Amino acid sequence: MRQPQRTPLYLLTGFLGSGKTTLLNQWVQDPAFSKALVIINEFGETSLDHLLVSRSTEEQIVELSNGCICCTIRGDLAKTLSDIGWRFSRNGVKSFDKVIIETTGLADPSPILNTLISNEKLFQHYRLQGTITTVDAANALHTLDRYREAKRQVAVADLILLTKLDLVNAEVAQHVQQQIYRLNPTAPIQQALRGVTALSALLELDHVEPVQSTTALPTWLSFRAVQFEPLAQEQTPALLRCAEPEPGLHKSSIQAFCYQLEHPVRLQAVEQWLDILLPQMGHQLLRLKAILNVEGFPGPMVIHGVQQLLHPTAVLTQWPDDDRQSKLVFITDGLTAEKLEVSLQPLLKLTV
Ligand SMILES: Nc1nc2c(ncn2[C@@H]2O[C@H](COP(=O)(O)OP(=O)(O)OP(=O)(O)O)[C@@H](O)[C@H]2O)c(=O)[nH]1
Repeated sequence: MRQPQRTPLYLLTGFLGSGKTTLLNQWVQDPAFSKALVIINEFGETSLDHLLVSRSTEEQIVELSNGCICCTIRGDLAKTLSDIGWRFSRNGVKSFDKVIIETTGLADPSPILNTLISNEKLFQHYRLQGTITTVDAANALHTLDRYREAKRQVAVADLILLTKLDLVNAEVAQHVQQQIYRLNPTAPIQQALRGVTALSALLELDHVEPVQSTTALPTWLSFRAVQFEPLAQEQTPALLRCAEPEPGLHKSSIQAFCYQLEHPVRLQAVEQWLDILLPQMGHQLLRLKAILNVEGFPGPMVIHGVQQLLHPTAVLTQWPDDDRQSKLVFITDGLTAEKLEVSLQPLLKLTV
Protein backbone atom coordinates (compact mmCIF):
# COMPACT_ATOMS: atom_id res chain seq x y z
CA MET A 1 0.00 0.00 0.00
CA ARG A 2 1.29 3.48 -0.88
CA GLN A 3 2.31 5.52 2.17
CA PRO A 4 0.64 8.94 2.29
CA GLN A 5 3.15 11.75 1.90
CA ARG A 6 4.13 13.10 5.28
CA THR A 7 3.37 16.77 5.78
CA PRO A 8 6.33 18.87 6.97
CA LEU A 9 5.73 20.19 10.46
CA TYR A 10 7.52 23.02 12.26
CA LEU A 11 7.33 23.68 15.97
CA LEU A 12 7.72 27.37 16.78
CA THR A 13 8.43 28.12 20.40
CA GLY A 14 10.04 30.89 22.45
CA PHE A 15 9.43 32.69 25.71
CA LEU A 16 6.56 35.15 26.27
CA GLY A 17 6.78 38.13 23.97
CA SER A 18 9.91 36.91 22.22
CA GLY A 19 8.48 37.55 18.77
CA LYS A 20 6.80 34.30 17.67
CA THR A 21 3.67 35.90 16.24
CA THR A 22 5.66 38.67 14.59
CA LEU A 23 7.72 35.99 12.90
CA LEU A 24 4.71 33.91 11.89
CA ASN A 25 3.23 36.97 10.24
CA GLN A 26 6.28 37.25 8.03
CA TRP A 27 6.45 33.55 7.25
CA VAL A 28 2.90 33.25 6.03
CA GLN A 29 3.45 36.12 3.59
CA ASP A 30 6.24 34.16 1.92
CA PRO A 31 5.29 31.90 -1.03
CA ALA A 32 7.11 28.98 0.65
CA PHE A 33 4.62 29.11 3.53
CA SER A 34 1.55 30.46 1.73
CA LYS A 35 -0.19 27.10 2.05
CA ALA A 36 0.90 26.43 5.62
CA LEU A 37 -1.70 25.64 8.23
CA VAL A 38 -0.98 27.38 11.51
CA ILE A 39 -1.97 25.92 14.86
CA ILE A 40 -1.78 28.53 17.58
CA ASN A 41 -1.87 27.56 21.23
CA GLU A 42 -2.67 30.29 23.70
CA PHE A 43 -3.46 30.44 27.36
CA GLY A 44 -6.69 31.77 28.73
CA GLU A 45 -9.98 32.86 27.37
CA THR A 46 -8.82 36.09 25.83
CA SER A 47 -6.50 34.59 23.29
CA LEU A 48 -5.44 37.05 20.65
CA ASP A 49 -2.58 35.70 18.64
CA HIS A 50 -4.76 33.93 16.10
CA LEU A 51 -6.28 37.33 15.33
CA LEU A 52 -2.87 38.86 14.89
CA VAL A 53 -1.65 36.48 12.23
CA SER A 54 -2.71 38.15 9.04
CA ARG A 55 -2.99 36.04 5.96
CA SER A 56 -5.10 35.65 2.89
CA THR A 57 -6.66 32.27 3.62
CA GLU A 58 -7.81 32.85 7.16
CA GLU A 59 -9.48 29.52 7.57
CA GLN A 60 -6.04 27.90 7.71
CA ILE A 61 -5.54 28.92 11.33
CA VAL A 62 -6.54 26.65 14.16
CA GLU A 63 -6.64 27.96 17.68
CA LEU A 64 -6.10 25.76 20.72
CA SER A 65 -6.88 27.85 23.76
CA ASN A 66 -8.20 25.66 26.53
CA GLY A 67 -4.84 25.05 28.09
CA CYS A 68 -1.25 24.48 27.17
CA ILE A 69 -0.38 21.89 24.52
CA CYS A 70 2.67 20.85 26.49
CA CYS A 71 0.54 19.66 29.41
CA THR A 72 -3.25 19.87 29.80
CA ILE A 73 -4.29 19.66 26.16
CA ARG A 74 -1.65 17.46 24.62
CA GLY A 75 -4.44 15.11 23.55
CA ASP A 76 -6.17 18.03 21.83
CA LEU A 77 -3.08 18.69 19.79
CA ALA A 78 -2.90 15.07 18.66
CA LYS A 79 -6.60 15.12 17.78
CA THR A 80 -6.32 18.43 15.95
CA LEU A 81 -3.42 17.10 13.90
CA SER A 82 -5.41 13.98 13.12
CA ASP A 83 -8.50 15.96 12.11
CA ILE A 84 -7.04 18.76 10.03
CA GLY A 85 -6.39 16.39 7.14
CA TRP A 86 -10.10 16.14 6.38
CA ARG A 87 -11.18 19.44 7.95
CA PHE A 88 -8.93 21.38 5.62
CA SER A 89 -9.39 19.58 2.37
CA ARG A 90 -11.32 20.37 -0.75
CA ASN A 91 -12.56 17.64 -3.05
CA GLY A 92 -10.40 15.17 -1.18
CA VAL A 93 -7.25 17.25 -1.61
CA LYS A 94 -5.56 18.77 1.43
CA SER A 95 -5.50 22.55 1.25
CA PHE A 96 -2.25 22.87 3.21
CA ASP A 97 1.23 21.63 2.49
CA LYS A 98 2.94 22.46 5.80
CA VAL A 99 1.94 22.80 9.43
CA ILE A 100 3.36 25.30 11.89
CA ILE A 101 2.54 24.92 15.57
CA GLU A 102 3.09 28.01 17.70
CA THR A 103 3.32 27.11 21.38
CA THR A 104 2.52 29.39 24.28
CA GLY A 105 5.45 31.37 25.62
CA LEU A 106 5.52 29.21 28.75
CA ALA A 107 5.46 25.84 27.02
CA ASP A 108 8.09 23.21 27.54
CA PRO A 109 8.52 21.88 24.00
CA SER A 110 9.81 18.44 25.05
CA PRO A 111 6.43 16.79 25.75
CA ILE A 112 5.05 18.25 22.53
CA LEU A 113 7.98 16.80 20.62
CA ASN A 114 7.36 13.48 22.33
CA THR A 115 3.74 13.51 21.20
CA LEU A 116 4.77 14.36 17.65
CA ILE A 117 7.42 11.70 17.46
CA SER A 118 5.98 8.84 19.48
CA ASN A 119 2.35 8.92 18.34
CA GLU A 120 2.42 6.41 15.53
CA LYS A 121 -0.54 7.85 13.64
CA LEU A 122 0.88 11.35 13.75
CA PHE A 123 4.30 10.06 12.76
CA GLN A 124 2.78 8.47 9.66
CA HIS A 125 1.24 11.75 8.57
CA TYR A 126 3.71 14.37 9.72
CA ARG A 127 7.41 14.81 9.38
CA LEU A 128 8.91 16.99 12.08
CA GLN A 129 11.25 19.36 10.26
CA GLY A 130 12.48 21.09 13.38
CA THR A 131 11.97 23.17 16.48
CA ILE A 132 12.54 26.88 16.00
CA THR A 133 13.00 28.94 19.14
CA THR A 134 12.78 32.71 19.29
CA VAL A 135 15.00 34.38 21.86
CA ASP A 136 14.39 38.02 22.72
CA ALA A 137 17.85 39.58 22.92
CA ALA A 138 16.59 42.41 25.12
CA ASN A 139 15.26 40.11 27.84
CA ALA A 140 17.17 36.88 27.31
CA LEU A 141 19.76 37.30 30.04
CA HIS A 142 17.01 37.62 32.59
CA THR A 143 14.61 34.99 31.23
CA LEU A 144 17.30 32.40 30.58
CA ASP A 145 18.56 32.91 34.09
CA ARG A 146 15.12 32.65 35.73
CA TYR A 147 12.81 30.46 33.71
CA ARG A 148 13.30 26.78 33.22
CA GLU A 149 10.84 26.78 30.29
CA ALA A 150 12.96 29.36 28.48
CA LYS A 151 16.05 27.21 28.97
CA ARG A 152 14.31 24.10 27.73
CA GLN A 153 13.00 25.97 24.70
CA VAL A 154 16.59 26.85 23.80
CA ALA A 155 17.98 23.42 24.74
CA VAL A 156 15.80 21.46 22.30
CA ALA A 157 15.95 23.94 19.41
CA ASP A 158 17.15 22.99 15.95
CA LEU A 159 17.34 26.66 15.00
CA ILE A 160 17.47 29.75 17.22
CA LEU A 161 16.08 33.03 15.95
CA LEU A 162 17.44 35.96 17.89
CA THR A 163 14.92 38.81 17.94
CA LYS A 164 15.06 42.45 19.07
CA LEU A 165 18.73 42.88 18.34
CA ASP A 166 17.83 46.47 17.45
CA LEU A 167 17.21 47.06 21.17
CA VAL A 168 20.59 45.93 22.53
CA ASN A 169 24.23 46.84 22.02
CA ALA A 170 26.84 44.51 20.58
CA GLU A 171 28.13 43.51 24.00
CA VAL A 172 24.73 42.35 25.23
CA ALA A 173 24.08 40.58 21.93
CA GLN A 174 27.33 38.67 22.31
CA HIS A 175 26.58 37.79 25.90
CA VAL A 176 23.15 36.47 24.92
CA GLN A 177 24.69 34.32 22.21
CA GLN A 178 27.16 32.89 24.71
CA GLN A 179 24.31 31.98 27.04
CA ILE A 180 22.45 30.28 24.20
CA TYR A 181 25.60 28.47 23.20
CA ARG A 182 26.04 27.08 26.70
CA LEU A 183 22.57 25.58 26.62
CA ASN A 184 22.70 24.37 23.06
CA PRO A 185 26.10 24.44 21.40
CA THR A 186 24.92 22.99 18.11
CA ALA A 187 21.83 24.96 17.11
CA PRO A 188 22.59 27.64 14.52
CA ILE A 189 21.71 31.18 15.68
CA GLN A 190 20.20 33.50 13.13
CA GLN A 191 18.84 36.98 13.61
CA ALA A 192 15.22 37.96 13.05
CA LEU A 193 14.57 41.67 13.03
CA ARG A 194 10.87 42.40 13.53
CA GLY A 195 10.11 38.97 12.17
CA VAL A 196 12.28 39.29 9.08
CA THR A 197 14.71 36.44 8.73
CA ALA A 198 16.24 34.36 5.96
CA LEU A 199 13.85 31.47 5.39
CA SER A 200 16.49 29.27 3.78
CA ALA A 201 17.75 27.99 7.16
CA LEU A 202 14.20 27.14 8.12
CA LEU A 203 13.48 25.32 4.90
CA GLU A 204 16.69 23.33 5.20
CA LEU A 205 15.77 21.98 8.63
CA ASP A 206 15.29 18.25 8.72
CA HIS A 207 15.05 17.02 12.24
CA VAL A 208 14.49 13.38 11.31
CA GLU A 209 17.40 13.10 8.92
CA PRO A 210 19.44 16.12 9.86
CA VAL A 211 22.51 15.16 7.91
CA GLN A 212 22.28 13.46 4.58
CA SER A 213 25.39 14.89 3.01
CA THR A 214 28.84 15.86 4.17
CA THR A 215 28.13 19.50 3.28
CA ALA A 216 25.64 19.77 6.13
CA LEU A 217 27.82 17.93 8.62
CA PRO A 218 30.10 20.73 9.88
CA THR A 219 27.18 23.05 10.64
CA TRP A 220 25.14 20.30 12.26
CA LEU A 221 27.74 19.64 14.92
CA SER A 222 29.79 22.76 14.97
CA PHE A 223 30.83 23.22 18.57
CA ARG A 224 34.07 25.02 19.20
CA ALA A 225 36.93 22.61 19.72
CA VAL A 226 39.01 25.29 21.44
CA GLN A 227 36.87 24.78 24.50
CA PHE A 228 38.04 21.25 24.96
CA GLU A 229 40.27 20.10 27.74
CA PRO A 230 41.54 16.63 28.64
CA LEU A 231 39.71 14.75 31.35
CA ALA A 232 41.51 14.08 34.62
CA GLN A 233 44.52 11.80 34.19
CA GLU A 234 43.02 8.85 36.04
CA GLN A 235 40.35 8.76 33.37
CA THR A 236 41.11 8.08 29.79
CA PRO A 237 43.27 10.57 27.93
CA ALA A 238 41.48 9.64 24.69
CA LEU A 239 38.41 11.63 25.69
CA LEU A 240 38.35 15.41 25.64
CA ARG A 241 35.45 17.45 26.94
CA CYS A 242 34.16 21.02 26.86
CA ALA A 243 35.41 23.36 29.48
CA GLU A 244 33.10 23.71 32.47
CA PRO A 245 30.57 26.54 32.23
CA GLU A 246 31.61 29.75 33.94
CA PRO A 247 30.71 29.65 37.62
CA GLY A 248 27.68 31.69 38.54
CA LEU A 249 26.42 31.92 35.00
CA HIS A 250 25.03 28.47 34.81
CA LYS A 251 22.87 27.72 37.79
CA SER A 252 20.56 25.77 35.57
CA SER A 253 20.23 22.01 35.70
CA ILE A 254 20.14 22.16 31.92
CA GLN A 255 23.60 21.77 30.60
CA ALA A 256 25.44 20.85 27.45
CA PHE A 257 28.43 18.52 27.43
CA CYS A 258 30.64 18.06 24.40
CA TYR A 259 33.25 15.36 23.90
CA GLN A 260 35.81 14.48 21.34
CA LEU A 261 37.29 11.03 20.87
CA GLU A 262 40.65 10.82 19.24
CA HIS A 263 40.56 7.20 18.12
CA PRO A 264 38.16 5.26 15.94
CA VAL A 265 35.64 3.09 17.77
CA ARG A 266 34.35 -0.35 16.94
CA LEU A 267 30.80 -0.87 15.74
CA GLN A 268 30.21 -3.33 18.56
CA ALA A 269 31.18 -0.64 21.06
CA VAL A 270 28.74 1.83 19.55
CA GLU A 271 25.91 -0.70 19.74
CA GLN A 272 26.74 -1.53 23.32
CA TRP A 273 26.86 2.15 24.24
CA LEU A 274 23.55 2.98 22.58
CA ASP A 275 21.81 -0.02 24.13
CA ILE A 276 22.41 1.27 27.61
CA LEU A 277 22.46 5.00 27.02
CA LEU A 278 18.82 5.88 26.51
CA PRO A 279 17.29 3.59 29.16
CA GLN A 280 19.91 4.77 31.62
CA MET A 281 19.54 8.50 30.99
CA GLY A 282 15.76 8.61 30.63
CA HIS A 283 14.33 12.10 30.40
CA GLN A 284 17.54 13.61 31.70
CA LEU A 285 18.87 13.43 28.17
CA LEU A 286 17.18 16.11 26.08
CA ARG A 287 19.27 15.78 22.99
CA LEU A 288 22.16 13.75 21.65
CA LYS A 289 24.10 14.53 18.52
CA ALA A 290 27.14 12.55 17.54
CA ILE A 291 29.47 12.03 14.63
CA LEU A 292 31.48 8.87 15.16
CA ASN A 293 34.53 7.56 13.43
CA VAL A 294 33.67 3.86 13.34
CA GLU A 295 36.29 1.35 12.26
CA GLY A 296 35.77 0.06 8.75
CA PHE A 297 33.35 2.77 7.59
CA PRO A 298 34.38 5.21 4.86
CA GLY A 299 32.54 8.17 6.40
CA PRO A 300 31.18 9.24 9.76
CA MET A 301 28.28 7.58 11.52
CA VAL A 302 25.69 10.20 12.45
CA ILE A 303 23.66 9.63 15.60
CA HIS A 304 20.75 11.77 16.58
CA GLY A 305 18.56 11.24 19.62
CA VAL A 306 15.78 13.20 21.26
CA GLN A 307 15.03 12.07 24.78
CA GLN A 308 13.88 8.47 24.64
CA LEU A 309 13.92 8.37 20.89
CA LEU A 310 16.93 7.42 18.85
CA HIS A 311 16.48 8.36 15.22
CA PRO A 312 17.86 5.87 12.69
CA THR A 313 21.62 6.19 12.47
CA ALA A 314 23.12 7.14 9.14
CA VAL A 315 26.57 6.46 7.73
CA LEU A 316 27.89 8.99 5.25
CA THR A 317 30.04 7.88 2.35
CA GLN A 318 32.88 10.28 3.13
CA TRP A 319 34.23 12.77 5.64
CA PRO A 320 33.80 16.48 4.93
CA ASP A 321 37.42 17.30 5.78
CA ASP A 322 40.60 15.89 7.34
CA ASP A 323 39.27 15.89 10.88
CA ARG A 324 38.56 12.26 11.78
CA GLN A 325 37.77 12.73 15.46
CA SER A 326 34.45 11.53 16.82
CA LYS A 327 32.38 14.32 18.32
CA LEU A 328 29.49 13.99 20.74
CA VAL A 329 27.17 16.59 22.19
CA PHE A 330 24.70 15.87 24.98
CA ILE A 331 22.14 18.41 26.14
CA THR A 332 21.02 17.28 29.53
CA ASP A 333 18.72 18.17 32.38
CA GLY A 334 20.00 17.20 35.81
CA LEU A 335 22.79 14.89 34.63
CA THR A 336 26.26 15.11 36.07
CA ALA A 337 29.39 14.91 33.94
CA GLU A 338 30.42 11.87 35.98
CA LYS A 339 27.29 9.88 35.15
CA LEU A 340 27.56 10.82 31.52
CA GLU A 341 31.20 9.86 31.31
CA VAL A 342 30.58 6.51 32.93
CA SER A 343 28.03 5.86 30.20
CA LEU A 344 30.71 6.58 27.59
CA GLN A 345 32.99 3.84 28.89
CA PRO A 346 32.00 1.24 26.29
CA LEU A 347 33.21 3.62 23.60
CA LEU A 348 36.50 4.15 25.36
CA LYS A 349 37.27 0.59 26.42
CA LEU A 350 36.99 -0.80 22.94
CA THR A 351 38.95 1.91 21.17
CA VAL A 352 41.87 0.70 19.12
N1 LIG B 1 12.06 46.22 18.52
C1 LIG B 1 11.65 45.00 18.16
N2 LIG B 1 10.44 44.56 18.54
C2 LIG B 1 10.06 43.31 18.18
C3 LIG B 1 10.90 42.47 17.40
N3 LIG B 1 10.26 41.30 17.22
C4 LIG B 1 9.07 41.41 17.85
N4 LIG B 1 8.94 42.63 18.42
C5 LIG B 1 7.83 43.13 19.23
O1 LIG B 1 7.72 42.38 20.44
C6 LIG B 1 6.38 42.31 20.87
C7 LIG B 1 6.00 40.86 21.14
O2 LIG B 1 6.06 40.18 19.91
P1 LIG B 1 5.11 38.93 19.61
O3 LIG B 1 5.38 38.51 18.21
O4 LIG B 1 3.71 39.21 19.97
O5 LIG B 1 5.72 37.88 20.63
P2 LIG B 1 5.16 36.42 20.99
O6 LIG B 1 6.33 35.58 21.23
O7 LIG B 1 4.19 35.97 19.95
O8 LIG B 1 4.41 36.74 22.33
P3 LIG B 1 3.47 35.76 23.24
O9 LIG B 1 2.38 35.27 22.34
O10 LIG B 1 3.01 36.63 24.35
O11 LIG B 1 4.32 34.69 23.76
C8 LIG B 1 5.54 42.96 19.77
O12 LIG B 1 5.26 44.28 20.15
C9 LIG B 1 6.48 42.96 18.56
O13 LIG B 1 6.21 44.03 17.68
C10 LIG B 1 12.21 42.97 16.99
O14 LIG B 1 13.02 42.30 16.35
N5 LIG B 1 12.50 44.24 17.42
